[in-house]
Amino acid sequence: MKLNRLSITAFRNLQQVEFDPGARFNIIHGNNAQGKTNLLESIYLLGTMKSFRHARNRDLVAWQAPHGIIRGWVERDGVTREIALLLERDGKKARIDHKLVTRLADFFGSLNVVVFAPEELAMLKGSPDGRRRYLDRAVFSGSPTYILLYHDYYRLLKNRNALLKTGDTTGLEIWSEQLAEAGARLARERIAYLAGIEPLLQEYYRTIAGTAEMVGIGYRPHGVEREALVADGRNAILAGLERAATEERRHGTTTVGPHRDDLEFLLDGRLLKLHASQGQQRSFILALKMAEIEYLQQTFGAPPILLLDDMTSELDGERNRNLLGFLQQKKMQVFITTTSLQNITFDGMDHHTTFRMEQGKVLPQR
Ligand SMILES: Nc1ncnc2c1ncn2[C@@H]1O[C@H](COP(=O)(O)OP(=O)(O)OP(=O)(O)O)[C@@H](O)[C@H]1O
Repeated sequence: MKLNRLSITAFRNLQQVEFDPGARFNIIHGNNAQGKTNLLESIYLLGTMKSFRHARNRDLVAWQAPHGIIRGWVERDGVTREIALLLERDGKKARIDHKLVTRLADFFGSLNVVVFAPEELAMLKGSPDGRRRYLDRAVFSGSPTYILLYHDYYRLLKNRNALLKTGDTTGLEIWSEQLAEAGARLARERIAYLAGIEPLLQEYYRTIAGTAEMVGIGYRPHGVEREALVADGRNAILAGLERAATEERRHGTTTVGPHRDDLEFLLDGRLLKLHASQGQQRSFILALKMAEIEYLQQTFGAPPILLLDDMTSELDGERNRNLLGFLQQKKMQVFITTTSLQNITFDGMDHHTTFRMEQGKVLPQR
């Protein structure tokens, strides 16, 4: 899978960009706030319709502009498709090969893209919502219909919370049942994804760290026993909601369900965030990313495009070499942003193209 051309109008500070990337490593360097991350974000949007920065639609359109447009020409197995995204302040519209996409699920899979950004290192130690966001993004990239389950669950949650807030909970049971049903489906997909990547994570971790330490990744439901959730998700969540009834009514919000669940990262059975060194944490996140890429390749039969936002300065020389070796072997198209070319280890790359980003313009390297 390869992005051959990208054309952007009025997306953030990228007023007009025509970008012809190379087939392998693309290095985009420039000072802070020139638009490097915006460029990666535009590619991510083309693949997922979502921003990896958790941004709202109105943040994406360039200030003063009525709307923005991102167009990409993506080649796979010799066939090129044009993906176009119209960004408006209150929504997005997509076209594939000039045809309006009406069903969300039809959009996904044309461009598989994975992002690796410093926030993911922070996620290891940060709050559960960062880990949930990570997990949802990862599950969704391998299973495009997950987005429908996700929207379904969050719509029900919103309605149930609205009812709890009124203080009059007549009819709450119906919402609880539907929420438990949708929540169980969501949790099942998340758990299945984790089971799929765990062996890959272990394999890559062993290679990177060069040790026999055992890494793991677990799903930690909130207010529900994991075993019960796996055995009978719907009833486990319903029972959890019942147990939390008094608390829920007091706070006027739903306190049990996948929107509160967390992930735990383990090293030899102990919580990584409490017991691992900085180096072990970096190796873990790198292995996790490689596992995600490998999993996507196995799922779709082609490796995704990788967006590396300023990661080379986060990883040391050895881990950078490990990552490059992996990408090299997969023959992936990669986009790397950096503030300094000195951070880049060029000798691990078979073919690279360098660009300079200046005030929202992508310029060829002189
Ligand atoms: N909607 C918008 N319209 C216009 N400009 C915007 C919009 N949103 C963000 N910007 C501008 O985009 C610039 C930030 O670009 P970006 O985050 O891509 O920086 P960067 O080159 O990745 O820098 P760094 O190395 O600091 O991460 C800022 O100058 C910001 O003001």
